[in-house]
Amino acid sequence: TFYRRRSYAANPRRLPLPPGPKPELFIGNVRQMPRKQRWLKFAEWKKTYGDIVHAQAFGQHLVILNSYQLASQLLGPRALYSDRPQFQFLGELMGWGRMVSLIQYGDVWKRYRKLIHPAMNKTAVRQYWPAQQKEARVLLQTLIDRPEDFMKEIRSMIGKVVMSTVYGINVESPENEYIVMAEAALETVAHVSGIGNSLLNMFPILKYTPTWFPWSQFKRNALKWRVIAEKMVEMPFADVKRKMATGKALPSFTAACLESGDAPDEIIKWTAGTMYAAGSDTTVASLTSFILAMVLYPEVQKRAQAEIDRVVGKDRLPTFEDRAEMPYMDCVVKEILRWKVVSPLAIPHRAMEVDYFQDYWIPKGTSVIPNVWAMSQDETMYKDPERFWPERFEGEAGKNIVDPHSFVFGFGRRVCTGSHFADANIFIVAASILAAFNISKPLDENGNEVDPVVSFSTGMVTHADPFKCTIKPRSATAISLIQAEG
Ligand code: HEM
Repeated sequence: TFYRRRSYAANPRRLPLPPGPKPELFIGNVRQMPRKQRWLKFAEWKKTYGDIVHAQAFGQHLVILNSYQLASQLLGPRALYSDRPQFQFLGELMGWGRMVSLIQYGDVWKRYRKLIHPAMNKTAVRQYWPAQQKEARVLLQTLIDRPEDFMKEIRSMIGKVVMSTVYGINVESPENEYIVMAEAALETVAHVSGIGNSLLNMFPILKYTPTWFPWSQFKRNALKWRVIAEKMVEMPFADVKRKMATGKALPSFTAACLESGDAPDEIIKWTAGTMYAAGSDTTVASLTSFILAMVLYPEVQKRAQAEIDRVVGKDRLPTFEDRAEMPYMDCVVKEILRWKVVSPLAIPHRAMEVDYFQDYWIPKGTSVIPNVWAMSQDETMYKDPERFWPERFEGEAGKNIVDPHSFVFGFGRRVCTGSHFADANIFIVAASILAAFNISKPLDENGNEVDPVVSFSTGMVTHADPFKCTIKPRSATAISLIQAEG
């Protein structure tokens, strides 16, 4: 009777769970979920079980949403799915649970979002345009000198943009201590294993394993990495405070929050810290995919350059004001976001209460995972989805095609707060590079073009693995324009 009552309380309407692969005792479906590029397996399950799939990992219910329509219906406007699952390893032990993106739904999260909204909404992000444009042009100079380092230079440029807008810190070199610390912190996240996290979620008591215990390497690592995360958040914040005290602080998100006095330091510090963590790697990944797309699809590159030449001419570089006249570049930006989504499984949401959806039971506490990758490759939405083809968004017909902005940045109340900032960065960098350079396949030792190797990393954010290409100034005029900027 006890169990029947308990299960009745958990599932009063007695409806079934969504369909899914058969779980094994204790571990659930863990062995069926590959460690790498799990989104591919989830998309495969779509073929067998449909758009909504149930799985389990160590007793934790997972619901995978493989279609855009379902994800926007379920995770859309209601607050019910605005929580995050607990990340015992990354969140609790490594301390990342204080980030905006991972913190549980509640008052602290609301205060974070309240700080971010006025600074990052569609109109507010225009204040960052000058910084974004400036750094895009500095990038062009480095591409003249070191085209083969394009990946490193793009990373360094995004680091500078985020540091200057969030903290008012002018970064002179990639060896800058704040950048080094932030990159080191991001690197630690790549070591976090999803399975280890699920195991710790099932046995949170393991968190209290003493560090001298033979099998406690995981805890020693977590605590070491926690120090790096705290430094990433603390150091630039302390820099702003120091400069404000002497009247030397440059305008920035952090300085504005501190001046307004609307929130305690701890809230401001973690909000600002999240911006680097959430905003740099993602934008870098998008821009690297853009370069790859230009190598593989020269016809797109030519059309985009023709549009830029028509609107901008040859005696200046593109600006944000030109964007309204560049419908094709707008389609290119959409296709960059869709073609190789950088956050293929977004960040899971958590059901705060029991729910019923399409006559399926979604137990309280379920982790709901939007398979953004499957949405981006959905043939019912995008014909020939593997092809980089901005034309799909063009003209009247293009208006009926789902704009990738509506899913690559996630859903509902937890939707990405940096989408307008990211979109602006992608536009200005892509347009500036295309205005000044031709991008093509790399050459072998005999001077023949070869196909670049195309493969992508795994993880919360996925990147193109290092590849080679040729990046050459389009003309002597382009070179002088870039140098004149310097
Ligand atoms: C191409 C670039 C980017 C992509 C694809 C991206 C994608 C995402 C996704 C999928 C989520 C999870 C949404 C959900 O839970 O439904 C997210 C959350 C978030 N993003 Fe982004 N993002 C990008 C750039 C940025 C930038 C530039 C910033 C800030 C400067 C930023 C700040 C955040 C924050 C703070 C969250 C957490 C929101 C919350 O949990 O309440 N992101 N992003």
